[in-house]
Amino acid sequence: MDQLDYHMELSQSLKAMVNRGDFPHILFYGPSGAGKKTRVLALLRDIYGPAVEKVKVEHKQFKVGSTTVEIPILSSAHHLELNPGDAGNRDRDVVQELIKEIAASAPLPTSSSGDTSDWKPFKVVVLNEVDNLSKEAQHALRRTMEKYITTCRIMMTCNNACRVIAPIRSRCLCVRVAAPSAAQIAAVLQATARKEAVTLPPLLAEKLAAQAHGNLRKALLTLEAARVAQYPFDPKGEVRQADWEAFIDGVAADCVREQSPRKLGEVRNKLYDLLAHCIPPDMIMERLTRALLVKLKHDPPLLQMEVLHHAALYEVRMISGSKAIFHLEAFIAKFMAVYKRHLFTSFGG
Ligand SMILES: Nc1ncnc2c1ncn2[C@@H]1O[C@H](COP(=O)(O)OP(=O)(O)OP(=O)(O)O)[C@@H](O)[C@H]1O
Repeated sequence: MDQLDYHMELSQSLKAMVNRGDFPHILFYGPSGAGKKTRVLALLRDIYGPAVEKVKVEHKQFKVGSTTVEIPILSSAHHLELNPGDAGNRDRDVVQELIKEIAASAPLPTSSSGDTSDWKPFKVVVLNEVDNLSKEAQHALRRTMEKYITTCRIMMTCNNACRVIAPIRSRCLCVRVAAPSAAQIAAVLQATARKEAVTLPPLLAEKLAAQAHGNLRKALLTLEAARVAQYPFDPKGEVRQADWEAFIDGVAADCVREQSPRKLGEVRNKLYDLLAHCIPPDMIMERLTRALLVKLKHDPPLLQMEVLHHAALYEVRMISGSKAIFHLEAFIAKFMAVYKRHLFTSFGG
């Protein structure tokens, strides 16, 4: 925990808590790439020592009724990490079975010599992206959490705490990991570059940090890609956009250029393309909205507000629905209708 570069106060409070010997279930929430999982791992290292780093990945099978669900699990002698959302609509059964299983087996002494002075009477289950769990799975998790509190602690991570049911939130210590500021990201980039013996011009570090919008992972990956594309870096170097971002900007340009059923069909194929390349729908929606607003920057603010309103509406529907493509396409259709109406009223038929 001491080596984490930012949010030092948060690190110190978490460290003080685990040093007292026991801690409650914890829910880490905050935007993508803010450092939630890194904090969970650092915390585990502080609790159990280096043994938590000896991990193995296994594909565990769960028998649910007549079907078998298989999900990847990362485990050490003291903890277990998984993304229960991987189980799809069987997430409820997987959550219950798994925690029951881990709670039933006795925790190991933390030192390899068998010394039990720092022995912890519980194991830790790390559940990632709990906000993607169905409501039934979340209720099952809540019941299981209460039942096995003596033998297991649960650390959860999620992007959006509002999508986690209140009974879970009230049974956990909720820890907000805020997105690092641009200056903090630039400092981490410089520290990483030093460790990799790469000279990073300060201006480029600032540009990468500003473009990452608080996502440290994005900033680190863009730096890595820039290092491969061109090194030594140009001190005033432009930061190359990721391909998927440039692609979405193209989609936004299409929507502003022509509003017709034919264009909508073309855009739909492009959206399918993005989803097929594993770009998460919420990232598509966010980038698309940003790109559309850039295109509308010289248009009346009321039009921009209307577009933003519809983006928020279709995003909520996308989160609560199951087929993202329907809602992305509906947003595009709505945008085309709103923009076409604006063109008619401004310039006539
Ligand atoms: N304090 C830190 N100092 C340096 N690098 C860090 C720090 N915290 C996180 N990172 C790096 O930032 C990246 C993102 O961190 P992490 O995976 O923990 O984010 P996250 O919030 O769990 O993201 P997501 O919600 O998308 O899974 C990782 O590459 C990690 O190594």
